[in-house]
Amino acid sequence: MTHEISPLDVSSTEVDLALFGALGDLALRKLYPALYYLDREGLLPSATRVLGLARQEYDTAAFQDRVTEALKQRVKASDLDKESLKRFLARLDYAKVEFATVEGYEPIRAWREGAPRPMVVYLAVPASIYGAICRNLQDSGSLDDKARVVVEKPIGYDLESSQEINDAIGDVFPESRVYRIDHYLGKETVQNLIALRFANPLFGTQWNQNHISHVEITVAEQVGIEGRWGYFDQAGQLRDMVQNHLLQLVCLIAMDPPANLDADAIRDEKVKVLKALKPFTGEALGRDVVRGQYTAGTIDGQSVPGYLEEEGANTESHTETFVAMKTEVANWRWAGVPFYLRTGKRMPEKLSQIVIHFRQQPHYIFDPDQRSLAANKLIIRLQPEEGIALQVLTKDSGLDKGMRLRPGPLHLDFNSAFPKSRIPDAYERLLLEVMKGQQYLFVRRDEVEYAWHWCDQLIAGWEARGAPPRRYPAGSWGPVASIAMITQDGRSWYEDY
Ligand SMILES: NC(=O)C1=CN([C@@H]2O[C@H](COP(=O)(O)OP(=O)(O)OC[C@H]3O[C@@H](n4cnc5c(N)ncnc54)[C@H](OP(=O)(O)O)[C@@H]3O)[C@@H](O)[C@H]2O)C=CC1
Ligand SMILES: O=C1O[C@H](COP(=O)(O)O)[C@@H](O)[C@H](O)[C@H]1O
Repeated sequence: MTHEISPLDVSSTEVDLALFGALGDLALRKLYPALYYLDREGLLPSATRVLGLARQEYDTAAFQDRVTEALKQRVKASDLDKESLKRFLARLDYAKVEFATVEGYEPIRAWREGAPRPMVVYLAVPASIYGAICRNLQDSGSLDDKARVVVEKPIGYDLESSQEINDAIGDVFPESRVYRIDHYLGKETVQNLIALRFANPLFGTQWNQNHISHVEITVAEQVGIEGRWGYFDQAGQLRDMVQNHLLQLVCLIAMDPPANLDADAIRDEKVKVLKALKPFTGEALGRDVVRGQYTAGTIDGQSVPGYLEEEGANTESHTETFVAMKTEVANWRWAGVPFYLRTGKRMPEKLSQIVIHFRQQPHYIFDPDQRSLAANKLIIRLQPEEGIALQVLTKDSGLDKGMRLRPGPLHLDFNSAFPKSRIPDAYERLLLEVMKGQQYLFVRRDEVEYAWHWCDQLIAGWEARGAPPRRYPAGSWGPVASIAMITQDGRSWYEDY
């Protein structure tokens, strides 16, 4: 069956959304603002309702006040108009639910009684309770055979725990109704990567080891762990960011063209990439992977504490807040092309970008001093300003310049190229796709498991070596060793745009 990615088929988005973890960080920071914008832009049919579910004693009015407060912090004041807010709040109900007992689910069953719309169950709670909630939803008679479930990352802590969680979800929901979120897949530029690669013959023909020398992916965050010590210290940056977001980016860059835009056609190709990722063995582990942990430092002129001084911290922790690595997709398209990945918390700026470095011309005829300039780069900026730039070489202008080369960008800045369109947050797009019942932006079970399989061998190697993470001051680009890792190949991390 061919999957059509229709632009905006609003009539098909009518659902009842049951939101577990309705007072949690994710719901307040991301989900209500996203739902509000969808509503404001006319993308929520009038019948769509939202039921917030959490353990705290709230009534609907108090819940609506809490959501309003969250919206005020996250939505631009000029976008938060009275009429849109009123319409949005009217969709919201709240029920206190004891998640662990079947009887606790009666409010959901009652809310759904006779409703013709499909139900979307969003689990904004720890993954350890996904299974219990799914089972209790089923046992309480709250589900029908159209209900969909949305689950957040990370699913589990390793391959084994993720299999247990996926089994428990799969006992209740078939894969075709499971939506595993990786919010990076909802980012505008990430989707543009699919368009760029597969709609432009210019890139399609060059996208392989004959023409590309190496690929860099940087996902740098300015924030620290944001009060999430309990979660983060168990996870670390590899599980929190690499296992999901960075590997999904690797997949989208490295995958072969899918036969069509069908969800499974795309996901089949992504899985092949995950299976082809080279494991780190022997000395490669010490040479090609760098773990770091931030110490106190300064960001934007403000002093910030080190990881071990964060609220709730354990002074012995060896959890990494930074990881850089050189890896390879070992297949015909990519053999011998290093993929340099790095991600860390408390970096000098928030910067997520992919840089594709093309090979130099086979024969060089310009000034030998300028030889290092002589390669094109494609820079795909995910955030903060979404855009794509192609670094090309032209002749420097002026009578005195001879044939001096000048590198310059052919630049597509989405905000100025498409000034009328607001760039939606990733969660807006993802929620809309769930409501439409389209899965192409969600992660299939085997993708999660192959990603864990690859991360598990890396973590096992780290544990066997027992080396603590290298320290780096907050506000720096990570341990010096991560710079040495790439310079030893005669390259450097690209930080311009
Ligand atoms: N926050 C973020 O930016 C991101 C979060 N995620 C994922 O989203 C999910 C939610 O995260 P987040 O909102 O940050 O977490 P929070 O801890 O802020 O909120 C979690 C919610 O789950 C409830 N909860 C926690 N433990 C239990 C339990 N044993 N039984 C019933 N309810 C429970 C909490 O209820 P109560 O208020 O009563 O304690 C709260 O409503 C997690 O899976 C996380 O990994 C993924 C990406 C980013
Ligand atoms: O999933 C997560 O992502 C955020 C970073 O997301 P971004 O959209 O701001 O780049 C990260 O801070 C968090 O630790 C992680 O769980």
